[in-house]
Amino acid sequence: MSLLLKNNPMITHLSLFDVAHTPGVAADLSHINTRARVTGHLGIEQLKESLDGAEVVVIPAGVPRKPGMTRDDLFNTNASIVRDLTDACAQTCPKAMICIIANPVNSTVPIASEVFKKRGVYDSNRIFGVTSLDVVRANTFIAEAKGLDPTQVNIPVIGGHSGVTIIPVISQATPAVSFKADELDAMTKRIQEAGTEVVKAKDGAGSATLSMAYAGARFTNSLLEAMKGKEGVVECTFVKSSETEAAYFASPILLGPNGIGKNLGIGKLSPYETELVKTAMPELLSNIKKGEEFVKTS
Ligand SMILES: NC(=O)C1=CN([C@@H]2O[C@H](COP(=O)(O)OP(=O)(O)OC[C@H]3O[C@@H](n4cnc5c(N)ncnc54)[C@H](O)[C@@H]3O)[C@@H](O)[C@H]2O)C=CC1
Ligand SMILES: O=C([O-])CC(=O)C(=O)O
Repeated sequence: MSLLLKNNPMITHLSLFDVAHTPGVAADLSHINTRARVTGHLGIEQLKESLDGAEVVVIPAGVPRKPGMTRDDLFNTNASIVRDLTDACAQTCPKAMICIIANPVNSTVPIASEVFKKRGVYDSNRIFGVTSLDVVRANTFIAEAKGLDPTQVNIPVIGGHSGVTIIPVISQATPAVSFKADELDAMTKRIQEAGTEVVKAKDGAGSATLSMAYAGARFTNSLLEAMKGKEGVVECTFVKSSETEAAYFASPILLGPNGIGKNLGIGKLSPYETELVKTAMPELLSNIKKGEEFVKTS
């Protein structure tokens, strides 16, 4: 996965973990008028030196799924990767915005948060799970179904980032769209299972990469713009939340110079969407607890 950030004048100081497997990217980043760095598998001291003073850290490091795996099956490998990378961040760039792509996002965001707490530098406004790909998919699929321009469609996607925890709020679509009950259910399931569809299609060669690069760039650019003072920048992202009983929950977030400006909340849900939230809760709560326990006991 690479983040398509070439020649982006918004970027002043960005660290990307391990995009070295995409050779073009290192070259691309070198053109940016920034101190952007690309870090691979660095020793901890080199890693800390590389992160020193970073304002935004994007973490796509970790293994992707193979067919038949759930995102939670990645926990054993990716939990320690995210713990160690975020620990280096907590020590060297505690004020940085931490944007976590590595799966399972429902657990890796709590992991990052617990690591920052352990180091005494936690700011819940600065840690984000990147769930923009769910929004990109929802916009695309619904635009396709309704003959609309996907760039003009916005579907908030709330909850988490795995299967039933992905909750497209189609009742709040812009522009408004309507589906028959069975079509709505099929569309919702397609959005929830879209990552799995890609994993199956790639048949062992990994998960979504180009679309994630697009979604990661979208989120990072939005955050950078908001950090520079642009007003009205809103993205759905998985953050610390009091919207539901889950301690972390994705919802539309107004971004600002210090990360989360305001949580815009989940709004009024249809009865169908309210059921989706109920269905999501056991998996979400369990994923969050697993991440938190992992740091507390390691
Ligand atoms: N949040 C989302 O919507 C999405 C998340 N993902 C997740 O992103 C992660 C990466 O996926 P891909 O880029 O497709 O996998 P990939 O296998 O192409 O790349 C992963 C990279 O992580 C590196 N890595 C492994 N351990 C590391 C460490 N300790 N420090 C630094 N780098 C390390 C590997 O060398 C490799 O270059 C996976 O966990 C995947 O599930 C993927 C797509 C969407
Ligand atoms: O499905 C996966 O493993 C990767 C991912 O999170 C997505 O594509 O949404």
